[in-house]
Amino acid sequence: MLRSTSPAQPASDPADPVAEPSRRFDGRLALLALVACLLLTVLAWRETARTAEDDAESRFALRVTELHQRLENHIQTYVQVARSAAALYTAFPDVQRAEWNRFVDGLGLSERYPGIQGVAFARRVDPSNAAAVAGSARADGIRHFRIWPDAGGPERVINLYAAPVTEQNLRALGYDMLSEPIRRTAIEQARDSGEPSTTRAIQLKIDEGNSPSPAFIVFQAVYREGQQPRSVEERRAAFVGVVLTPIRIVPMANAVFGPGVTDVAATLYEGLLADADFPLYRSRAPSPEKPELAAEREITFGNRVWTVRYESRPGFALETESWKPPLVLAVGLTLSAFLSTLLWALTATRRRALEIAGRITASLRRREAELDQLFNEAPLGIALIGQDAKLLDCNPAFARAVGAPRDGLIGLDAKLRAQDPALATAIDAAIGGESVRLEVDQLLLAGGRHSHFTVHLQPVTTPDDPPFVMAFVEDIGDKRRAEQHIHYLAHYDALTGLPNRVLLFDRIGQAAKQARRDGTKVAVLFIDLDRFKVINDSLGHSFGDEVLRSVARRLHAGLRDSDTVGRLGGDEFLIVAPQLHQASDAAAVAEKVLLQLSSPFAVGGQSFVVSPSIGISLFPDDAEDAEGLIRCADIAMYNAKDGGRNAYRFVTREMGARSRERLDLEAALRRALQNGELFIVYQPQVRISDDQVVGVEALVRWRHPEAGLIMPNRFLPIAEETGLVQSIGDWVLNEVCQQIRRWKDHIGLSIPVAVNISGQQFRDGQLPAKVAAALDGNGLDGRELEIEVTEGTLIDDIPAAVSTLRALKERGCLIALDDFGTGYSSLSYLHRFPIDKLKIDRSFIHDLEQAGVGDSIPRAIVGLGRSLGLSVVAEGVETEVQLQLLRSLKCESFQGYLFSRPVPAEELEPVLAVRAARGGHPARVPLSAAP
Ligand SMILES: Nc1nc2c(ncn2[C@@H]2O[C@@H]3COP(=O)(O)O[C@H]4[C@@H](O)[C@H](n5cnc6c(=O)[nH]c(N)nc65)O[C@@H]4COP(=O)(O)O[C@H]3[C@H]2O)c(=O)[nH]1
Repeated sequence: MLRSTSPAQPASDPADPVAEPSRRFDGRLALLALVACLLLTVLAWRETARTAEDDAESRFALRVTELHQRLENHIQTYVQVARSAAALYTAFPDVQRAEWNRFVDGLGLSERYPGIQGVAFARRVDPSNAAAVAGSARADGIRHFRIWPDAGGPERVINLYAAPVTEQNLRALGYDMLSEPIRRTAIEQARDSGEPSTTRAIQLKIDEGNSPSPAFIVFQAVYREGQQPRSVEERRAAFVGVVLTPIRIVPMANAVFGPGVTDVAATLYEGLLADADFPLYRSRAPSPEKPELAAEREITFGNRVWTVRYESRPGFALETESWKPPLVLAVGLTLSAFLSTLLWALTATRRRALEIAGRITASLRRREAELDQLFNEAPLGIALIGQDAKLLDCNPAFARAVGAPRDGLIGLDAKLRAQDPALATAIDAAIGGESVRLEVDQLLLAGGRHSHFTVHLQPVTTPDDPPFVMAFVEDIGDKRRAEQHIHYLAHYDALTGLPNRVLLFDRIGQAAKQARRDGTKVAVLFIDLDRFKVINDSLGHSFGDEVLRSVARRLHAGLRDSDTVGRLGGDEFLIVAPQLHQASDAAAVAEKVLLQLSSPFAVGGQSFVVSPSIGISLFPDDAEDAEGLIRCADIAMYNAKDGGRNAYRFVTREMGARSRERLDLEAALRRALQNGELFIVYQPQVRISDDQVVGVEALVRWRHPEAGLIMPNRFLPIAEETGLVQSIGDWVLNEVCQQIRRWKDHIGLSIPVAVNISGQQFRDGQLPAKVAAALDGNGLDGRELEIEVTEGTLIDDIPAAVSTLRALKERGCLIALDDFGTGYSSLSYLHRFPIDKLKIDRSFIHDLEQAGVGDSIPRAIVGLGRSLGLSVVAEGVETEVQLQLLRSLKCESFQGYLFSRPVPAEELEPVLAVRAARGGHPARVPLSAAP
């Protein structure tokens, strides 16, 4: 429901700078989130990297421990072989070579102990016993057995048994182990300790001559049967020999670090790493790259220390979780970007939502305020009527229309106050949910002013408020009046209030219909006021208007109620007289009109007579429709005018023919200019005192190809009606100026030539320019041209006329006032016009000889001209009597058949030539020569 609201807050502009900080805040928040996420990512990445590193190290240590343990076990197993063999010999001191061989073969050395070249027994031999030992060996099948080297110490330890029986092992038989210091040291350690003893890395005797391969020999002392010596002395005393196992390091180590171990490389050094010059063994070729992980372990067996260096291989890293840190970093970065973008999008979306909500709210407020403003300022009366028909609210326009204060209206029962029962019914219908529109001639509530109103009742239902009815009240009184006025203007003449052409047509149509039904006649009377143009032109339009109103009143007063008087325009009136029985009834109406208008009119303090020319046509005799009837009456009217005015005529067939002829003339005139059918004749003006030619008047003529010569009085009115008079006038002006030029050139003409200027030509504002152009175009002075205008032309718009005449005068032209005395011009205006000459109309000259009329007007005009310093020319002088009278009146000059008819230029030229040459009397031009 409409109600007052506070002014609307302006909506926040999307480009409002206030919104900018919040947009920046969104960006900063997202950036903060991004930085935090990146920090977390870096932390997680570093933690994962550290864990992965720890994990790799643990795994490496474990792996190293495992491999090292395996190596230790492996070596112990190898050492154990020497122990087992020693145990065999201890258990069976008489063991034979063959049994030794079988025992060793049973160990399966090549499969189970790769690197052990054999298991041998070297026996302690006194030098004295050496030959027997050798002989026994040879007897045992070793045919080439010999003890070597030859030089030996007091005690020898001779290699007696060596299995498996291979060529290499056989070659080592007979070798005195003590002959070589490294072996001897190891043997002595084994003897003294009772524990396995090993040599340092050496090259085996059996390998001598072959490619070097590092090896070592494990010795296990064997003591005399059944003895368990406890001290070194006892051991030395009980010592019978040693079991030795030569072991090649590479195969042995390969069994542990062979191709199956790909993740870790192992390098064996003898002794401590710091002391080692070169490695005994490498499981992998050395790599130029630094290993990621490395560890060193020592291994002790016999009396030896070896160091093993373990290094992680590139493959090791793959097995660790080293992929985790980059993954964590990648995921972290992605999540950071995603989360910060998401946060930015969410905050931006939220901000935008808030902005939109703000805008919508502002827009709603604005709309509410606009509605409120509309309600209060609307020119349309708006009221809200509740379900109980009481007025809930109304706007000032409604209160104005009702004519009561707004506060006093609210709460009133609209139905009770409605004056029109239809309005009360409409309110009921609207309360019932119906949309109602009605027009009333009073207002909704009592107390209002009377006018035409439209009331539109529109039921309204809203979700929030109870239903109500909106009443829109519009005062259409003005509109109605305007419509009536438009209707009036469309059908009535604004000046006289009489029916116009449209309504007249309608009335004629209705009358004709009626006449057809009852067999009666309808008369149409076309009335034209004689000489009204003169009245209008000379006394002014407002005067003319008043005359027309007076005529209208008289026409209306004199007719029956059933008759219709209308105005067609200008001074043309029409009377429609229905239900006539014969033509004489129409004649009676015409007579009545003549009578009505016969008494003088008094307008503006002046009294004068207006005579009508009336044309009559009858339905159904002359035409069947309004247009035809009016046309016929018009023709008849022209006939009445031609017949002497102040008369009426019934239309006849002959009249129709003449009318058609006039139409033909109009069409022919349009072509006349192009076809060169117009031409000009010139009539001289003569000074009365000495018969001197003092001027020439140019007069237009039309030679029709069929009709022959047509005079201007016949075709100029048609030219004026059709507007052709403008182009005819232009043509005449130029033609005359050209002729003046020719006369000047031929005969030295020095008198002015007068040109008639029509009213239309004078008023169109172009005349001074056209005259100037024609003069300039022919190299003429202004004074060589005289402009002839009628009184009526000037009186129409005096200030404009004065200005045009002044412009012509400035160019040097002479001005003559034509037909002077025929109009009703106020002589008081005359002095305002810059004119040079007055021309007395020929009707006054004609009247000079008429009995009873006299010379009063020519005399007055001559007197007026003299007092104003103007020359006076009398027109239409045909007789010597007229000339004498004019002379006696001291009229200056004359123009007329008496001296010369208007003649072609070439005919006039000799007359003018004489005048120019002699300055004396020209010869009179014969009357017969004039057209
Ligand atoms: N009965 C009689 N008549 C005489 C005598 N002497 C001259 N007239 C005629 O009197 C008229 C004088 O011209 P207006 O008064 O200017 O009256 C002129 C003038 O108003 C108009 N007119 C003629 N030529 C032109 C023209 O080129 N332009 C315009 N706008 N009007 C013209 O037509 C009117 C009639 O011209 P016109 O027929 O040529 O008639 C001429 C002329 O032939 C005479 O002794 N007895």
